[in-house]
Amino acid sequence: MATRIRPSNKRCAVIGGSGFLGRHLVERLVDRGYAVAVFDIRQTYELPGVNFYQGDLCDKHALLTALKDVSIVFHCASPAPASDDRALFQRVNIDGTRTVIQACHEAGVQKLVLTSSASVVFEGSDIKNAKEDLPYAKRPIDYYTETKIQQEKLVLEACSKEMDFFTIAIRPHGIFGPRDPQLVPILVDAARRGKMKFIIGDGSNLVDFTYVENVVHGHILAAERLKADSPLCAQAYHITNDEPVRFWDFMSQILVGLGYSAPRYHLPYMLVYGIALLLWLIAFIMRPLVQIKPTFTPMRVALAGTHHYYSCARAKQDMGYQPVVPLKEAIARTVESYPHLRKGA
Ligand SMILES: NC(=O)c1ccc[n+]([C@@H]2O[C@H](COP(=O)([O-])OP(=O)(O)OC[C@H]3O[C@@H](n4cnc5c(N)ncnc54)[C@H](O)[C@@H]3O)[C@@H](O)[C@H]2O)c1
Ligand SMILES: CC(C)CCC[C@@H](C)[C@H]1CC[C@H]2C3=C(CC[C@]12C)[C@@]1(C)CC[C@H](O)[C@@H](C(=O)O)[C@@H]1CC3
Repeated sequence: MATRIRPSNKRCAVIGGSGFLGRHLVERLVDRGYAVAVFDIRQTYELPGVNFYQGDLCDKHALLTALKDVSIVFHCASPAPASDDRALFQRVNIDGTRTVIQACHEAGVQKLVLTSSASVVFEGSDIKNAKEDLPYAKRPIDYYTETKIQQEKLVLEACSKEMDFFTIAIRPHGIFGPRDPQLVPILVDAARRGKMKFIIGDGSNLVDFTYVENVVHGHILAAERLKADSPLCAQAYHITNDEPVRFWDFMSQILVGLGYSAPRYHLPYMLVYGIALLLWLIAFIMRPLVQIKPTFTPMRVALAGTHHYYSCARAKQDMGYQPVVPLKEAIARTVESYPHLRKGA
């Protein structure tokens, strides 16, 4: 019988490696001596020790070229949540993830680490210190969440000792840090248009915001500890900063750090949520004629006005996870990294 030659366990691929999280992950993997293949629909940078493969993850043949001799695959590609495009989410997050799993089998990959999201259990109501055994959202709040649930199920179900193929899902929440294209830029854009004067609700809701380097640390620990008979197989893990913070205090610290005023006036949560739903409906109806992108989407309002923080005790116990950058330091580094978004810049 022919012996299957095992790829080096220092060879990995990052699908979505040109994105915010993906690039931070690639940089840290290179620091740790991994040879990295980046697979993405776009190339946004160059780095010694990294090979880029430009392609769509729904294209198995393109993927197979990038996965040659790779033992670990990190899958952190997804359409942006704000795109709100059902067909795109279905194609990339569900059909595409099936293709990724198939390509991993054909290429002899041993480990697949999926970047899922803590939002897979979020339905718009309070979540306080939830563990991973909370059921998936029955009524997901948007297409992004709906397809992240399906994607996570597909990856965890693919874990197979017989096939020598091990899978795990990392569920980060509210990732922020240098080069993030979402949180800080959207916040600053809203502030520049005078829309950040208001606090939605009473402002006491606690939330997890997780510094990108902590999320990267969780991914690498997961990949290195995942093996046959380890408790990590086919499991999902929350990775957070382990320092829940008031949503509006966090936003205020970023805004004030960049020279803008902190929100001050309170608006009732249900009123703002109702308006956001109405705007979403209008945008939906008008879509064939004109693209409207409301700042206050129902998802954003729900995230801004409810508690949503998660326990990372399981990651601490099973993989020895501890956040490496505390929240205060993380906010300072983030503010520092956006000189072009400072007031008056
Ligand atoms: N940003 C957050 O707060 C957050 C929180 C929890 C989970 N996540 C998850 O983390 C992952 C990374 O998110 P991010 O914030 O870095 O997003 P990002 O948009 O910066 O990166 C995603 C990358 O995926 C690539 N991509 C999209 N469709 C592709 C396709 N069909 N084929 C190949 N590449 C494709 C994009 O080009 C991009 O480079 C996503 O899976 C997201 O669901 C993000
Ligand atoms: C206009 C204001 C009310 C809010 C401005 C800031 C928001 C743009 C961010 C605050 C919380 C962020 C967040 C996400 C996107 C950007 C915010 C809404 C996610 C929905 C992105 C996708 C991730 O999977 C979610 C997760 O589970 O971590 C994020 C949750 C927080």
